[in-house]
Amino acid sequence: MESVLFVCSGNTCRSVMAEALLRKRLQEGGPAGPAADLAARVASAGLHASEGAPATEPTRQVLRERGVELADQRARRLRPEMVAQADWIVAMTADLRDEIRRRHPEKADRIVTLLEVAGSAGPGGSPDVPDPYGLPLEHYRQTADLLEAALPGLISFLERGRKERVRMQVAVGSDHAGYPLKEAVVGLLKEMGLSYRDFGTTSEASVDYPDFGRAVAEAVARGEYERGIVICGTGIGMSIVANKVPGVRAALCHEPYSARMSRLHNDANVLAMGGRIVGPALAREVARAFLETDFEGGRHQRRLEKIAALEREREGGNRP
Ligand SMILES: O=P(O)(O)OC[C@H]1O[C@@H](O)[C@H](O)[C@@H]1O
Repeated sequence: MESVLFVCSGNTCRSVMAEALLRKRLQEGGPAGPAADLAARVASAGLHASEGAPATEPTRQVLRERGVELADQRARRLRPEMVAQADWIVAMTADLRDEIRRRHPEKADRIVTLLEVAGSAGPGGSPDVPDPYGLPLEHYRQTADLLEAALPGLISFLERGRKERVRMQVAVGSDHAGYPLKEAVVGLLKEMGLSYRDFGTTSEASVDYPDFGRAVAEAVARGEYERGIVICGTGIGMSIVANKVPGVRAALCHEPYSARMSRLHNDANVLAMGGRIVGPALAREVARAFLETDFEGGRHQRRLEKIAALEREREGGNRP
């Protein structure tokens, strides 16, 4: 069962309430079954938390009113290993979600807001759970009400299962040399019933592959698409471009075994192919292997973390 990490700003109000209320609800669901399993996998943190700060008194009081006595709850600042370990990072606001995605582009598709996955909305239709910090107790109660109302939607989102829930969104792009093969790949996506966006090009008139490879890679890195497929003459130029974008792990593959391994071991999120290397039948096999294989995790996760750390160091301007 998938784990969830609630994130707010200080980890003294909203995410603490969300964690406690979700645990309570799951425990009430009974000791056996998936709900009980999930109860052990609910945590919280704050993007700007002051490490070790206790939950605010109104938070404790509002939880007490709902039958939850907080033990020695202490704020934790969101750390990369927490993000790596959680299946879902559930932010309280869209701004928080976007900032966490910016810091962890490798996990962008797993960073969401509570209200978007729960299918509910805040006051006035807002996508955010408002911050009650420093406000009268009544605001804390309203926040807790909003959280409690959103929890059933979150639980069913978590229980629905990844394959069922996500109709994979695929971004595709090519230059002129990859255009005919892109058309074959788009045909496969349609057959597979996957939603996609074609970033172009739209003909065999000569264009520059970096323009199209970059557009696809950046869209994947922003989390707008779960996977990307980029095609030029050899696939080499496209793979070079895509791998320049932090958060993208592009794999140049011309047979299904590599495509499968790129998912199992490398969690590749972009596939590059050469339209002058492979024909449509083989390209479809390669693309299918890439799209149908899940990341294995385990020891490979540790290696991806090292790649992400390298990207962060370079973003910070450090040179070897
Ligand atoms: O069609 P021309 O411009 O000759 O060659 C472009 C291709 O050559 C390589 O750089 C890329 O693979 C690109 O698709």
